[in-house]
Amino acid sequence: MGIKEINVIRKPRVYVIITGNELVEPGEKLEEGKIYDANSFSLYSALKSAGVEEIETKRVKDDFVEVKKEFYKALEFADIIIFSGGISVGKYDFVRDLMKKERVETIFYRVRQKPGKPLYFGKLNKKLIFALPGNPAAVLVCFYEYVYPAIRALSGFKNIFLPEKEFVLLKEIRKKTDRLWFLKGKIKGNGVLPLDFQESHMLSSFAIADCLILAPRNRKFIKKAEKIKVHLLY
Ligand SMILES: Nc1nc2c(c(=O)[nH]1)N[C@H]1C(S)=C(S)[C@@H](COP(=O)(O)OP(=O)(O)OC[C@H]3O[C@@H](n4cnc5c(N)ncnc54)[C@H](O)[C@@H]3O)O[C@H]1N2
Ligand code: MOO
Repeated sequence: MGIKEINVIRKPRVYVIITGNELVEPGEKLEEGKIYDANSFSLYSALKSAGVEEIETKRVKDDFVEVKKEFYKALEFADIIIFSGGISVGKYDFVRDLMKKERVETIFYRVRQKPGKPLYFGKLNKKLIFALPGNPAAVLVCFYEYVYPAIRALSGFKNIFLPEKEFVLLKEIRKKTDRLWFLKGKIKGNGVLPLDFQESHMLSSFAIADCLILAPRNRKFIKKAEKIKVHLLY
């Protein structure tokens, strides 16, 4: 056809800033009050499987100046910046203050969902900034429901969200809050089973889940055998 040049879309570059004084590299000695960093690794592999090739991950202390320095580096490098932790209302949660001081445009902060209620999304020039609540399962739920679609959109895809389907619920769901719940689930034929270990700090259910079950906001009890929406993770 004689075409010499075509336009292509560059995949987004992503900079991940992991905050937390308590975090320790896996393999090192775990002292009292410390925990192993899980989110660096879960986010890195989730980003890779979403097709992102250029990823920088940095771990920083809960120190305003340190977090700010890393944010400036991220602005130089990335199209999408992801913070993990430090977005709630604790004494060492600096990310929101930083966003305000740097005049990042807040698109939304806090979502009526579980896990991941303190999720933040903002924009600065053309950069997209997500601050994911630090609990490991909240990080992954927010990644798949919010960051993944942004990556797909910037990568040029038209269908950007996780595929949605309906399945028959294989076990009742009892909710304590009226928030929308994302539950880790396993598909079995035309049914879906909500897995054990659903708390925000628990990752083991994610290791075997193949979908997120959407337990709606206005329902506290959902009966076995009811139809329910799921988002597929494969
Ligand atoms: N007054 C309120 N307090 C809290 C609320 C609220 O709405 N009002 N929401 C709670 C919810 S829900 C979550 S989730 C957390 C999110 O807080 P942060 O984003 O500031 O996260 P951190 O406090 O830094 O961490 C939370 C938890 O997760 C552990 N963590 C953090 N990073 C990692 C990592 N890289 N690997 C493994 N584990 C990690 C951290 O040690 C904490 O235990 O806010 C609640 N509070
Ligand atoms: O997001 Mo928090 O993890 O709802 O517990």
